[in-house]
Amino acid sequence: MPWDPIQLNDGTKIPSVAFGTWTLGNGQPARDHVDQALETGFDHIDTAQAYRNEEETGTALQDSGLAREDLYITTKYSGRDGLDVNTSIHNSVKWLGVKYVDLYLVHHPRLAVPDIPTNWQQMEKVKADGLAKSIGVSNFEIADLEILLASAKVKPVANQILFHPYVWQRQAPLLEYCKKNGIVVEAYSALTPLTRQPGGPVDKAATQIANRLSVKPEQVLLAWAKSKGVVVVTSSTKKERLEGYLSAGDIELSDDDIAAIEAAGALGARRNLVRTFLTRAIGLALVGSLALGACSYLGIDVL
Ligand SMILES: NC(=O)C1=CN([C@@H]2O[C@H](COP(=O)(O)OP(=O)(O)OC[C@H]3O[C@@H](n4cnc5c(N)ncnc54)[C@H](O)[C@@H]3O)[C@@H](O)[C@H]2O)C=CC1
Ligand SMILES: O=CCc1c[nH]c2ccccc12
Repeated sequence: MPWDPIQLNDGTKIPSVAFGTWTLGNGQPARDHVDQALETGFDHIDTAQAYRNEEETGTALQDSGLAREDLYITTKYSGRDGLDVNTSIHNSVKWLGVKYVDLYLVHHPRLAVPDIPTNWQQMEKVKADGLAKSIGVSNFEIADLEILLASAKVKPVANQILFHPYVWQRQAPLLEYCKKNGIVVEAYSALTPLTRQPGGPVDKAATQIANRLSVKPEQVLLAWAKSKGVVVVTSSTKKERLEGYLSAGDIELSDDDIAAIEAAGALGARRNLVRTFLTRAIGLALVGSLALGACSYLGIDVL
């Protein structure tokens, strides 16, 4: 099996590649795209209260005719509309048309009202009530996990985080921490070097490797993420891309390929840092000279 399921700390298993519904919008197009993903062979759907398409996702799941036990459904508590965890999970299972979800995540620690330990207790109740087989978190830093683990009765099974070569150096310690604590990392936006920062060093490195292996650059980036032992959450509205994502599970990158992608990621990260610094410095200089100009116009002596 190319994308082998990964063992979670509560005894269940999670399919290691997922189709995400964040950017699908809602209505018939959202239904059609989830439908297409299921038809292509995805059995793990990643949605959230915040994406406002759980109902469409549910319709596609029901229409697929797939047995519940052959599907893995993740949704997230996003703190949307000020609803509490209990009300939100009841809405989610109703909209998704299921008795339980496989994985329920806290979408973001800063959206977890009123605080991390109380929010996690509410998540533990969701599991105890049988509305989620497993519970986990998303966008948690090490400090957030420390707070959670200090009082948790049930450990989170997973932490879904931003994960691509430009943030690899920053996220590696978090991956290490999660591994040490038996928490599986789920990678989202793994294709950022192609989608939001195209033309940069990682795009170039991935394209070079892809050409050599006769595959696509997006497949190389998914194979890179897979090499880190994480669950990959990705998406597309194009069937051909989805097929490519699934077959990316067969790509074995060499140590040199992995090192080249990470070196390109580190270079891009340094460039981003310099760009941010320069933008802020120019901004500050501009504000400073405007302020000096205004003071001199008003006759205020500041120097
Ligand atoms: N927990 C969280 O806070 C977050 C979770 N997610 C989850 O992850 C899923 C995937 O997130 P994305 O950022 O969309 O992931 P992604 O980085 O996998 O990007 C998917 C996009 O890349 C495009 N793409 C693929 N190959 C390309 C190429 N060669 N050139 C240009 N574009 C290409 C696809 O058409 C698609 O629109 C979401 O739907 C959601 O389920 C996403 C963001 C945050
Ligand atoms: O999950 C993807 C991005 C997103 C959209 N809405 C929210 C709310 C809270 C955290 C992340 C997101």
